[in-house]
Amino acid sequence: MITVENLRKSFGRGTNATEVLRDIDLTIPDGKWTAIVGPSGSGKSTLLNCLSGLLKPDFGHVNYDGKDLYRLKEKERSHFRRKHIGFVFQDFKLLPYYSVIDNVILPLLYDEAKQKLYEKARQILLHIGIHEQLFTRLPRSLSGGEKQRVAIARALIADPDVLVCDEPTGNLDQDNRDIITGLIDRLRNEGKTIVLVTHDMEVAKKADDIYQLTSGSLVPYEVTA
Ligand SMILES: Nc1ncnc2c1ncn2[C@@H]1O[C@H](COP(=O)(O)OP(=O)(O)OP(=O)(O)O)[C@@H](O)[C@H]1O
Repeated sequence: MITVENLRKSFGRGTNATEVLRDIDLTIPDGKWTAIVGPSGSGKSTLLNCLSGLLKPDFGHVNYDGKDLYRLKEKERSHFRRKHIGFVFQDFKLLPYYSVIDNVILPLLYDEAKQKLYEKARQILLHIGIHEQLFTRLPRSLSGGEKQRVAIARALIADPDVLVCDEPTGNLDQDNRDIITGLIDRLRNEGKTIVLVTHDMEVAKKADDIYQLTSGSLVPYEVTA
């Protein structure tokens, strides 16, 4: 379980400081899909970054099964992140001169034997519907939906418990949006904890819990029929 307690984050200093997150409390249950919606600039990415150990909050705690992420030394936190948290971005962030399969193994390249990693990557790519013929292609020759599936495979290479997704369907057309949403749904059903930020209510509605971020505060979002 992930718990966020009294989390606050501002950017800038003194009179120029902008408070983006104020006293955020959130509980993310294991194996569930939690969606966070909110207008542009409301702090959704900032919250995800704090939640996944990438951005230290000014105040408050982020606990993974009781372990306070920001009490860990930087090296330990980075190790914890690589092992437990997979991150998926709106713009995929695939390396353009690396093949599909080399992009997928990248997070563990220095941790495990390459042959073993290739086999792991192969299994994951096939599992999420990327055909073997695409493994040696460069990202630029893939469709948006395929690129996002490769990015998800890369996020899964270390078999993390938690998949954090920042607008994963934001750059996709409706068909690809539905494919990626279906894939995330399947990963949740297979036991992953999903934390996903989106402005698309059709995507958010698939989640178990939805929260809305407005003016720095997070409140449960009630879906009306
Ligand atoms: N490193 C930074 N330095 C200064 N201000 C920042 C920084 N990162 C974010 N902000 C500001 O914090 C606010 C929230 O940004 P954030 O990217 O978290 O919002 P968002 O809800 O994810 O927006 P969008 O939906 O447009 O991606 C914005 O006003 C942004 O300009």
